[in-house]
Amino acid sequence: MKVQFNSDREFDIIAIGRACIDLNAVEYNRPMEETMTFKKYVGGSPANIAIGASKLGLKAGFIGKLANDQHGRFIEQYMRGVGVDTSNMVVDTEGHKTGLAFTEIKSPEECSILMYRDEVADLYLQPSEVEESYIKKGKVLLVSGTALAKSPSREAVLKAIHFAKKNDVKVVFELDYRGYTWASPEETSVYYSLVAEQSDVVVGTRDEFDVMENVAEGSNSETINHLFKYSPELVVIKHGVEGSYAYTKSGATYRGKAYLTKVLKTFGAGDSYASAFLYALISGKDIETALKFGSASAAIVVSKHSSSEAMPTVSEIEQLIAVRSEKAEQTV
Ligand SMILES: Nc1ncnc2c1ncn2[C@@H]1O[C@H](COP(=O)(O)OP(=O)(O)O)[C@@H](O)[C@H]1O
Ligand SMILES: O=C(O)C[C@@H](O)[C@H](O)C(=O)COP(=O)(O)O
Repeated sequence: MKVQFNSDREFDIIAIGRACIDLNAVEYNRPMEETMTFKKYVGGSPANIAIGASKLGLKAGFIGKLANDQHGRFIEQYMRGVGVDTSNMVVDTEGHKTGLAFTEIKSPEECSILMYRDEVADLYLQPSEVEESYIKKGKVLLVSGTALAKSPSREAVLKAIHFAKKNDVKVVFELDYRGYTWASPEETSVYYSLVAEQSDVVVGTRDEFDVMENVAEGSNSETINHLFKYSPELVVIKHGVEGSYAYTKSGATYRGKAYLTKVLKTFGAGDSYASAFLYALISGKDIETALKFGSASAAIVVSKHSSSEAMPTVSEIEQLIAVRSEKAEQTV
């Protein structure tokens, strides 16, 4: 089964939310207290997805707010350099800072992220800085859940969704839950539900859907029964290395298996998965193929040091899928 997108749009995907900095431990397999060197990359889930999509050949754009400092300029230059349209990335004038994510790689399975996100520029995006004329050029508006955590970014995103729906742009909601950004679980649940119910496609981990529902151990069937009463036509629920499921409103279920790989770190899986899954859908491939693209891209990125720079090309993904389909036992 395929998802239909408008064909007459300049941009395949326009992402809205944070573009930040990842500082990934260079000496890994140890706690961060013992890490002396960090390598700088562009980060932030929606920025990673836009970069991944652009590297796959999609025309990607970005709406967000950058700090007026060296980090902000680095982010803009890097994203432009990989082909992302940065014309709607605005520069903060009030002294807000770039969000930083320090990553700890204790072992391939035990990774964590220490975020510095007080007064970050991305959460100060104003509704007046979101242009309808830009959003209507897209096939897809990709919304990151973290951008809903605080005003005025929250209202800016809600306005972007309004423009998208008005102009027949598909809304893809990546739940992208980062707990420390939110005031309370109840608040997260309210805004996640509001946006998920208005979206065409919702993507998240099982844990993130639990946050949306404000439940301890929810079930995929309850999640889809609820969401399919509203706008979503496709819901993707990820279960880490156990793989993922795609559910359609028409009643189909597809399972995506993870590809085993030599894991360096686990972060970056979700963003690489999202960019390749969306690339495949927007390129007219069916949902089963899109799940393979997402899983293969994630397998490539978890075996590398970064989330953004490690985003693969289409031929790398196709090669991995081809090799593994000859050795079917190498999926889990
Ligand atoms: N250790 C791993 N090895 C290979 N693939 C992985 C691994 N962890 C996750 N993946 C792939 O990445 C996808 C998304 O991972 P998941 O952990 O569910 O998302 P997130 O990174 O958003 O928490 C999974 O469905 C799977 O295909
Ligand atoms: O999203 C962030 O702010 C941090 C990311 O840049 C970082 O690379 C990361 O955590 C990605 O992990 P994912 O969400 O599992 O893809």
